[in-house]
Amino acid sequence: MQRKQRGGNCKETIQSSRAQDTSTTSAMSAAYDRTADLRALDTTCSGVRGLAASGITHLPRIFRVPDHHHESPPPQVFFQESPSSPASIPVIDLGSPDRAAVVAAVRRAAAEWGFFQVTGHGVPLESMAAATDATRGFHEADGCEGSDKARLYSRDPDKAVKYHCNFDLHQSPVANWRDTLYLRMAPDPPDHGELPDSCRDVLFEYAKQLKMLGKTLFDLLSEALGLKPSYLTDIECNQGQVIVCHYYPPCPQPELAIGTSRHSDYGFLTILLQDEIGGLQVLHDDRWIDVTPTPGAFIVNIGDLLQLASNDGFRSVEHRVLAKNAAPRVSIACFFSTQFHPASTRMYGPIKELLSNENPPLYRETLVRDYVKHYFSIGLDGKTAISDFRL
Ligand SMILES: O=C(O)CCC(=O)C(=O)O
Ligand SMILES: [Fe+2]
Repeated sequence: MQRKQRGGNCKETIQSSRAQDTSTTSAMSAAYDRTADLRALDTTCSGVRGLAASGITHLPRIFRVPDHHHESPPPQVFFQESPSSPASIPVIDLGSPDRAAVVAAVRRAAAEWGFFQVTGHGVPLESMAAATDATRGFHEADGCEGSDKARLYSRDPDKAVKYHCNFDLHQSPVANWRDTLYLRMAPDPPDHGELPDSCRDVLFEYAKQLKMLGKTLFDLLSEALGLKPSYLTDIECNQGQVIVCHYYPPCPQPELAIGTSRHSDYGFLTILLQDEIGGLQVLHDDRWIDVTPTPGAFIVNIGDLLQLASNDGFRSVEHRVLAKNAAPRVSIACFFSTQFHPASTRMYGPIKELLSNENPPLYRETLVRDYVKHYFSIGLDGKTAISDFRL
């Protein structure tokens, strides 16, 4: 996409965005040029953070969640808890010497929740804190000409390192109140020089640590399926690694916006680090359950492709992030998948060793890239791409 003003006049564009914001608020039903508003936001190369920092007091219309998005599940679910429905996802101590108990806990959590937190994971706290700080630092820098943000601002699928406000800004019906630094770290790591100076070493180290944790988790998940520990690694579920460093600025009207729309993750597995602000919710028994930040823990969730490979033994569960008018929130998601090798001909379907007369295959086989293409053609919006692969 041509952007003549790329990062050139942040203030001017943000000011015009503010003017637009005021006028759209006073005439909410008037037609507006959504495409122009989206382009104007892109032109700033400063994302949602730039808007928030400019001091807007009303949510620009591109971020307004249509009413029906708030309706399912009903809002009162935030406040209803019953004794039979625990209020948070399981926490598993990977450092426990009782491996059989850890495998059993992983099996239960992956089957019932699709989400769990892990402690005792071996990733140094310093590496976690440094990655969070580097993410915050990157996003809080401005996006004017010559900045890393202006250099990296892109949605080009071929780029391994990029920064943008919503990967699907121009497709999705509602813009999310979130900016993202995207890094494709494996199997072909980017040149060191592509990463911003301020986060290069920290994020390469973080990616290395998370790759090791990913291997530990894939071993446990294989065992939880009754397979040899290396099974999921052998079929290359963790060959590709993408790290997305999200930033959720304070939102002037959080009740009208969403930080991240409801979705399930497309890959095999996600390891998520969130700071202390909160806002992540998981759909469980038709209720949105808060994932309360646990210092030092990672959140782990099953992706669509592992639900497919496990033939529904594990669940890929929808989740979302609420917008807040609090301190900015930082999270870092690490996705494991394999679609990054365009030449890969490996087909994924329900793992043969798991199938029997009692457990017939529920999904058709697919190339990962075909699945991912389908997933992105639908976009984040509460629709589950995986159901289209059911037999
Ligand atoms: O920011 C978060 O906590 C969740 C982000 C997420 O769901 C994703 O990147 O897929
Ligand atoms: Fe996600």
